[in-house]
Amino acid sequence: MIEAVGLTKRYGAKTAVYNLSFQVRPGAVTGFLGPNGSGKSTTMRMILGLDRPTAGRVTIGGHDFRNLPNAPRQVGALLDAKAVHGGRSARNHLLSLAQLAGIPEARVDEVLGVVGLQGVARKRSKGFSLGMGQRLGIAAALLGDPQVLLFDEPVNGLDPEGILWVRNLMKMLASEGRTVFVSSHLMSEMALTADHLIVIGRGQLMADMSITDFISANSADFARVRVPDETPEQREKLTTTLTEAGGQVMPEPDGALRVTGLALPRISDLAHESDVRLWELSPHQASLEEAYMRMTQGAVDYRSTADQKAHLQQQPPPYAGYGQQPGYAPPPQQPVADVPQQGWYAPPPPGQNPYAAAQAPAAPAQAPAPAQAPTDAPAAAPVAAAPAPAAPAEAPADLTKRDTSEDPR
Ligand SMILES: Nc1ncnc2c1ncn2[C@@H]1O[C@H](COP(=O)(O)OP(=O)(O)OP(=O)(O)O)[C@@H](O)[C@H]1O
Repeated sequence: MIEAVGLTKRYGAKTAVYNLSFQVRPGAVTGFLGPNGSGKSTTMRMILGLDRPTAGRVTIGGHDFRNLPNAPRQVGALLDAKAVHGGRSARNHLLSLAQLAGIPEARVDEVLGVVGLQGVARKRSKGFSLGMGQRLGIAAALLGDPQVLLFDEPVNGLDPEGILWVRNLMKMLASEGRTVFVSSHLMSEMALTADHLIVIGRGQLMADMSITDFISANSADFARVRVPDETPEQREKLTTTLTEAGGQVMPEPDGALRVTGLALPRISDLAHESDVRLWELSPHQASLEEAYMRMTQGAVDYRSTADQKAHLQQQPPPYAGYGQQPGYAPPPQQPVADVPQQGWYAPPPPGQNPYAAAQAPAAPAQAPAPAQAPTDAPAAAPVAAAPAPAAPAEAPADLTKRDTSEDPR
């Protein structure tokens, strides 16, 4: 089991992770979700002893990673699939990791088979596609046959078949009783893969619950109502009637109305009483993706100026819930800002976005972090935490010109 208690990480004035407490249990796939820059990788690095917490603690099986006996056999991780010596073949890359960790050579061929790279085992990895690189990173994580596995965005760059493969692999590893912690941006993928979810925004815990609870707490029902296209005045009339009856009415991009707070028969009756003809009255459920986006949109640091959703905001009614943790509060050093709320793509949820209740912290004053090493980073990364040796200083491979030459070693 992985356990974080009050985990906090600051890089200078930037709070990357704030007071995070959670447990990742064995026998389940736990999805770790959050927008860009929300602190997922920082948290994973702290779990693996690659970053030292500013405050709090994180343990694996009750031990700090650095004190874990025989760490490479207990913990495997894929943090950065590109962190591979491109001049080495896939097999030699894995072999060097195996030798450092005292893992027999036969296991190298075994994991190459598991990830489907046997056919290119002797090719230099710098010619690998993104997906092949991901598979190699996953092979490295599996090398020590560990009980605890961390994957930072393992489906990045994979094609649909690869995504399905990763999904099934994660599930299989969990069904063997292992602890599987997977970060992703893709709520839709996590909905299919994970049993449990930990959602963070701006470094803080926003949800820690089973996927089933997340779905029932966050997928709001709504009705789609449509009047004949050539009667905009009827649409206006119906909007007024439904709103006066206590419904919340939102325009959809295609001209339909999205109605919450009123049952379908009631909408039908109200339309009939107002003499408004309907072309459509249908029940819908907001997707989990929408619920996730709604939950985290107040915690999004980087948003395109062309993102029309940012302009379609509407203050929702105050409410509490939405799976946020008790005691949630924005980091004290971050200023208050207006919180982007209702977009046309997100219906009013049954609970409340914690950022709405607490008034979310604004986008950070500082620019996104430069790719610099933290001052308190350990001098040398433990072998199991670093799924691959440091990348060479050379420029990344041009994937359009794939070098599939063989590594003679
Ligand atoms: N070494 C560092 N020095 C300074 N700031 C950092 C460092 N590492 C991360 N940060 C900052 O901490 C915050 C969290 O970053 P992190 O990479 O953990 O987020 P993330 O959720 O993994 O993002 P993404 O989904 O984009 O990979 C970001 O604002 C980032 O800029």
